[in-house]
Amino acid sequence: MSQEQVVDTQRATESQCSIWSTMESQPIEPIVWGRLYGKNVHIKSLDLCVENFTVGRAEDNNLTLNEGNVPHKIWCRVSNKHFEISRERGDLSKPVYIQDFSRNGTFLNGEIIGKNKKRILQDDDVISIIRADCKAFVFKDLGPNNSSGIPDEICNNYFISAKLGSGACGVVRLVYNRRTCIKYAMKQVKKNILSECATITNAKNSSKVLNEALIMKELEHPCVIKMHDIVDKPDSVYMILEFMKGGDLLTRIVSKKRLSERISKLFFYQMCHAVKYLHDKGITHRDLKPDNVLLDTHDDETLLKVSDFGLSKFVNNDSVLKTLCGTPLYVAPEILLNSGRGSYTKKVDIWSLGVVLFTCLSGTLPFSEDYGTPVAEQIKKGDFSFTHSAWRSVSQVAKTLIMEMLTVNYNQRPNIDYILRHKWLKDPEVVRLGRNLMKEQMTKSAAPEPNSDNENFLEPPVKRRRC
Ligand SMILES: Nc1ncnc2c1ncn2[C@@H]1O[C@H](COP(=O)(O)OP(=O)(O)OP(=O)(O)O)[C@@H](O)[C@H]1O
Repeated sequence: MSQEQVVDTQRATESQCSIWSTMESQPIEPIVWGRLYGKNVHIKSLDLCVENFTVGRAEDNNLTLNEGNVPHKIWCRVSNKHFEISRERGDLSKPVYIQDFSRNGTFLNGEIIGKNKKRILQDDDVISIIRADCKAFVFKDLGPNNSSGIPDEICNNYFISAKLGSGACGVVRLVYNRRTCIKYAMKQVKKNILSECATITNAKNSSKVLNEALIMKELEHPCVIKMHDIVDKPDSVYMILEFMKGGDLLTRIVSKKRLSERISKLFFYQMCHAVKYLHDKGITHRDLKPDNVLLDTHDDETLLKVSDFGLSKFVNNDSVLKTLCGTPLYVAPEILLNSGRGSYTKKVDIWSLGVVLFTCLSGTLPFSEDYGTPVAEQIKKGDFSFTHSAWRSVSQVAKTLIMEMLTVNYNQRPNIDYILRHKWLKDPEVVRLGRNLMKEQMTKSAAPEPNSDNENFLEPPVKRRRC
């Protein structure tokens, strides 16, 4: 192999990036988001800066494999477009995908990817072509390392991306499964926070938290956030949760000022089904509030899922504990009367659902410091009103339902079965829509995951002689 045949890294990089330098004013430096180092391919290194970097036999690839840079017996079996490496807009917070387009195989760390299938690349991954043992490239990810402090078993299976937000008990990050490329939300709950609260919440220890989390993993309902995985470490519990791209209900209400009666009903219908499912399983949520209701899409008519249940009794994001620090809002009066101690019935969730419905329909809170008296006092007396102008356009039957749900005496407060049978929810159009959203979700969950091994993607390799 002569010196000229070795691809000149510098020249290759310049030509791949020329599209950027043609911009007339203020040429933007392309972001080099990854690098390929040649192994059996005679290439020293190649900077990756275009969004989609293709490799194959054809001349129009970003890297053309020819007899000059790969051994002849391998080259003859290379496809025109063998594989592609891409990073959306070169954005370093996004994962790097490798997609196999070949007939004779692209392999990642010795395992075939499969025609048209994608995987997420990780730093130091080895890409082979034609045969698992024909190592062609080593990939280097030049993006920031978001995985520090996160256990290897998570980083090896998931690409750790941007922070979605943080709550009282830890950080939530967007992660991507490297094999299926599916997005998830990874919630890290720090155990020191759990144990701090444990002293307040009757010494529930972290093994109990894990047990509770394992129960949550078994739950399966279209309106309940699915927990896909849990990793228990000495410092933290990591939960891999279904990712909801539509944001939370609080943000939705704030952005719309308030929700129409129809959309409020659609959302409430789904929340009630989630709560019925949990109650039938003997689980009380205890921390229902719009922040804990996540939406599937940004559309008005969308599926929602209730999140953050079960663990609320262990961690200090529990409204019960917040209540004791001075911000109740969604908490039932019996919890306040017991100063957050003692056990409560499922009726605490009915109260919170009533507050959530009030908030959806009016964009205001039934109980608030702004009303001049301490919130806890308002709640204990069930002191709220429909005086805000927003209520003028809301039906009387909706208001009656709220009044029933916000009954101070929990023995007289209805249960979830009653709510689901309520006249306000007997709206065929909304019920049909809600059922369809849930049904679609159930069909999606039952379908095999993309890129999963139970799809028959392993075509037998074809030996093609082109030379
Ligand atoms: N499964 C998810 N999919 C998408 N975003 C999520 C998911 N879970 C949480 N988030 C987002 O992450 C952020 C933090 O969530 P987290 O549940 O930790 O806190 P919170 O419920 O907002 O507050 P707190 O923990 O104090 O109750 C929120 O903005 C939420 O919208």
